[in-house]
Amino acid sequence: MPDPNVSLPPAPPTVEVVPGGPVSGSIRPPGSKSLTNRALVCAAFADAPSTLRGALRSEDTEVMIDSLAQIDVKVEITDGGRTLYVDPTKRIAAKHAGDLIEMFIANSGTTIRFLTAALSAAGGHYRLSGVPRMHERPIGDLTDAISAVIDGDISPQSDGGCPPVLIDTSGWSGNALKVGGNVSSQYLSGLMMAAPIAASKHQSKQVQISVVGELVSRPYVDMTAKVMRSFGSKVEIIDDRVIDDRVIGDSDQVVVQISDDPYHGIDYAIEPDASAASYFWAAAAITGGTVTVEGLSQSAMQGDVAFVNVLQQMGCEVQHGDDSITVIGKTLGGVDVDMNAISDTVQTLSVVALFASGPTTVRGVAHNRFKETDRIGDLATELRKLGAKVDEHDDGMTITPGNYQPATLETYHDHRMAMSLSLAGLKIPGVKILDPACTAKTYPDYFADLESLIQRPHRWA
Ligand SMILES: O=C(O)C1=C[C@@H](OP(=O)(O)O)[C@@H](O)[C@H](O)C1
Ligand SMILES: C=C(OP(=O)(O)O)C(=O)O
Repeated sequence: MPDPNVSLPPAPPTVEVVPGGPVSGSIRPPGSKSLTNRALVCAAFADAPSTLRGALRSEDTEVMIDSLAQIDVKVEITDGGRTLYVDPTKRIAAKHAGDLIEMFIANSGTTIRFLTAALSAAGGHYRLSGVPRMHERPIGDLTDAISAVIDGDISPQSDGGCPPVLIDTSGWSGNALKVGGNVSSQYLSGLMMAAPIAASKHQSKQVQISVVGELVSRPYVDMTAKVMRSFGSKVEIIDDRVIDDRVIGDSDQVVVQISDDPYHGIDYAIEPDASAASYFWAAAAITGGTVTVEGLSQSAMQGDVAFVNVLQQMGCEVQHGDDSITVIGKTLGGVDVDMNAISDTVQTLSVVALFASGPTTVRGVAHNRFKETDRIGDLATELRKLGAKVDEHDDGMTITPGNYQPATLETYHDHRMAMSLSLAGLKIPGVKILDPACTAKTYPDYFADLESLIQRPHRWA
């Protein structure tokens, strides 16, 4: 046990990854953030305890666990955070008449969107807030969708429909919802996971959720359905507009139907994080190395495993194993790619693109402007500091490789900015990453793990 009277040394202000030879080896990244937070929500509202194995321990999962503790969900953490024993909430209904429960959610989009939906369905009086950037990340499409079916009130407190979110409700009285899907898929995922919680209140056999207009980041919605099914829910996703011979909406509409079955307590295994894996595959691509990521395959639940297809298009060799994916770096060409479905890997790709023989264009990710930072505008600014030519588009960017120079790069409190930009240092001398500790959001040990593959120490500046 660490001595609470001994204070830890302050986090280093910068980290520098120094150029070297090929990056090679095998690695198993920590558990998926997206799967850990989904499994925590389902387990928290299940009819019996669950054990989650291979979980992620990071800021985003800690704020979920701490928030659930406020509604008496007990999570026992063992095995260095990889195993979570979740004793579900028992007194959620009784809490409704009670005091306001405050939840601090830092900058975890999954946590605030999933809990806003789940708590509105369960009933009670809550205020969900976060860091300043969280209060700039839209949630209005979700609260609007909930307002239409709720007994009570729900409202975002910041301009533009952003958190904090105030909820005061006795649950959902309706069972047909409509939600916007062009800013974030997390709204739909949150409503889907809330549906079985709401069902116990409104006695309907089924909840139906229709997406109005475009739906971004689609693989995450399929992931939500799969996790819910593991916990006992019946979920059907219908991509066209005909259900039971009835035309129900616009031709591009996605409709989800969820039965009233409750979540059951289960033993659940979580995949390693595929977005985190992208950095190691990219390191192989950039340096001509060979990196195997263990615990992920083409059939993984996380859409981000498709990042290797983009690397393949750029010229890398990709080997698919039963439980691993290996990337072998080769001479890189530029690509023109729609990354709507795998938007968390745009920053990773942008750094690989610096070392290609021609320009790379990324399209379809206008929603990246609403994440931890503006992941188009701020990313372009930092890539230019390294010497790349970057043309920003509304929904992406074109990166033209240039003559590179040393630079100290801002990370905007964005873990993915720190993790991806550090890869530029594998080839460009003098790349320093400010505030490397921001990787704690999803990957506290990132720099140590990268280090283990490049097999020499990085230098703290
Ligand atoms: O549902 C999820 O687990 C996530 C969905 C994506 O967000 P958007 O749907 O906002 O693109 C992704 O960027 C995020 O890291 C995790
Ligand atoms: C966008 C991200 O996270 P979230 O939306 O869950 O905060 C991310 O991890 O890249």
